[in-house]
Amino acid sequence: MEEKFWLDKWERNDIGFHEEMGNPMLAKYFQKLSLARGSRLLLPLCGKTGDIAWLKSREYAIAGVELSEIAVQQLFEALGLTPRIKVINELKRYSAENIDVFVGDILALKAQVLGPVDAIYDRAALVALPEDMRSQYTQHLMAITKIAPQLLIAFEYEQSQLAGPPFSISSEQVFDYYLADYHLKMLGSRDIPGGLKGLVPAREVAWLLSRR
Ligand SMILES: C[S@@+](CC[C@H](N)C(=O)[O-])C[C@H]1O[C@@H](n2cnc3c(N)ncnc32)[C@H](O)[C@@H]1O
Repeated sequence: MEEKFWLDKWERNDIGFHEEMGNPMLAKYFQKLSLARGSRLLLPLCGKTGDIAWLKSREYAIAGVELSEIAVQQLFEALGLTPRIKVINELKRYSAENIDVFVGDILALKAQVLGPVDAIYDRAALVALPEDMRSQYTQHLMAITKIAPQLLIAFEYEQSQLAGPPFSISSEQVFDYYLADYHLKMLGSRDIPGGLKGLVPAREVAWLLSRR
C-alpha cells in the first residue's frame, strides 16, 4: 500500500478498522505475554486504537508507530494528553508520560530511536500490508525489538472474495514470516460478527510469538 492510500483514508475519516473500545482479543490474551507492570509495548501501525487507553490504564508504557499525524493527534486528544513533539530525522515523536508515538513509516524507525521494548502487540498491522511488503516489515520489526515477544492478531478469510487491506494471513504465512525466530502458538480465534466489512465470512486469530 502506498503511504498516500492511508493518509487519504485518515483525511476522509474512512477508518472502519478503528475500534474505539479496543480489541476483545487483547483483553482475552494479553496475560499470555506474562509482562511485568510498567513493561513497554510496541504497537506497530497503531492508528488511534482504543487498545492504547486499555494498556495505559493498566500501567503499561506504550511505543507506537503510525504514518498519519491526524491519527496521532486524535489519539492524544482521546487520551486527554498534551504531547511534546520532536522531529527526529524523517519521523516526528509525540510523547507524554509513558507514551511515545512516532509519526512516519515504520521502516524509517531505528532501534536507537525506538528504545527498548519488552513486547509487541500487532493488531491489524501485518494484515494491513500487501504481500510484497510483509517480509521487510516482519524482519524490520524483529530487528528493532531484538525479537521481542508478540501478541499478533490477524484475519483469515478467502482472499479471492475481497481485495485487501486487511489481507488474509494464513497459519502457513505466519509460519513463513516468523517460525525461524519465534515459537508460535495459536491462542484462539473468533468469527467476525457479520463478516469482514459485512461482506465475507472471516475470523480473527490470536497468536503468541515467543523468542526461540
Ligand atoms: C488497518 S489500520 C490498523 C490501526 C490499528 N492497529 C488499529 O488496530 O486500529 C493500519 C494503520 O497502519 C498505518 N500504516 C500503514 N502503513 C504504515 C507504515 N509503513 N508505517 C506506519 N504506519 C503505517 C495506517 O495509517 C493505518 O492507521
